[in-house]
Amino acid sequence: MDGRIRVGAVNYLNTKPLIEGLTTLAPEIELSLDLPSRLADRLADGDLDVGLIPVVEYFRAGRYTLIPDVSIASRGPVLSVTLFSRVPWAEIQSVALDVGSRTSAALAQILLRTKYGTRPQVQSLPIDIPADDIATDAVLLIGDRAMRACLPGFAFAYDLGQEWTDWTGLPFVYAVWAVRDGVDLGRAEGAFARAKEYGLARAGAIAAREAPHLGLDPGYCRRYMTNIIHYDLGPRELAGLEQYYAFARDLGLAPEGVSVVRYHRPDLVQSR
Ligand SMILES: C=C(O[C@@H]1C=C(C(=O)O)C=C[C@H]1O)C(=O)O
Repeated sequence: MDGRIRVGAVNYLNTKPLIEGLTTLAPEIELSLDLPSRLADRLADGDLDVGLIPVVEYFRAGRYTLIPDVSIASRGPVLSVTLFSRVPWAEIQSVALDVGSRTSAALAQILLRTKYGTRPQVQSLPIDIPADDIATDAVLLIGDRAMRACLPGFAFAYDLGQEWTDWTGLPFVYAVWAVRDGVDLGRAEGAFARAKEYGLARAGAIAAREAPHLGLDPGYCRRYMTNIIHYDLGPRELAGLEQYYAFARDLGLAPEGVSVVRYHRPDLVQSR
């Protein structure tokens, strides 16, 4: 490596606090923004050294390590992962899944199959297709597009964060900073956790700046980042991650035998 660290992050509002100060804190970081699913593919291709990737892709790869203490998680409603449906859960026979998603796409299938006992047909919803045009019973949207979506043609709008926590009593983790095998982060190691503190302290300014681009209310954006999304990866989030892995594995959506918590520098992780 030439000293640069190629980092890819999600391009949604929920990620802004994690990247606000990142390249100031670690100038060797070269940051690019992409859809969660594409970040996972780019990390696998060796095009990134670190990616904020969907947790299910971290399970699937089996060889990445985690940056401690940072995630994108919810402890109840998430507001930006919504299954819009024309019919109640148990009657859903076809579903279109946001192509940007991998974690929530698998979560929707876990809820449908394991919690509600259905086996719907699954298809992908491309990013440029308006969700209103889809003929399936249900459609999963994530990120900024989910926050804006109204979809009056769908009678139900299920919040998957809420569904998960009502069901399991645990937080739900959507994404983690995953480090590709063989990458040495050197001095940039601590920047990810420091950037989280830096960004959260500026949530109001981030909301005021980003809200007009999103067509959302600034106060709503602020509370989404400070009260709805949680950015820690503590014992409760890890318990949620373990439970999600078990469900995903049982449905063949993740491989067998994955050890869920593999820290990048276990020697730097205290009290675990
Ligand atoms: C909570 C969210 O988390 C995102 C959901 C992801 C997924 O479903 O694969 C991946 C990354 C997260 O940024 C969201 O974007 O709404």
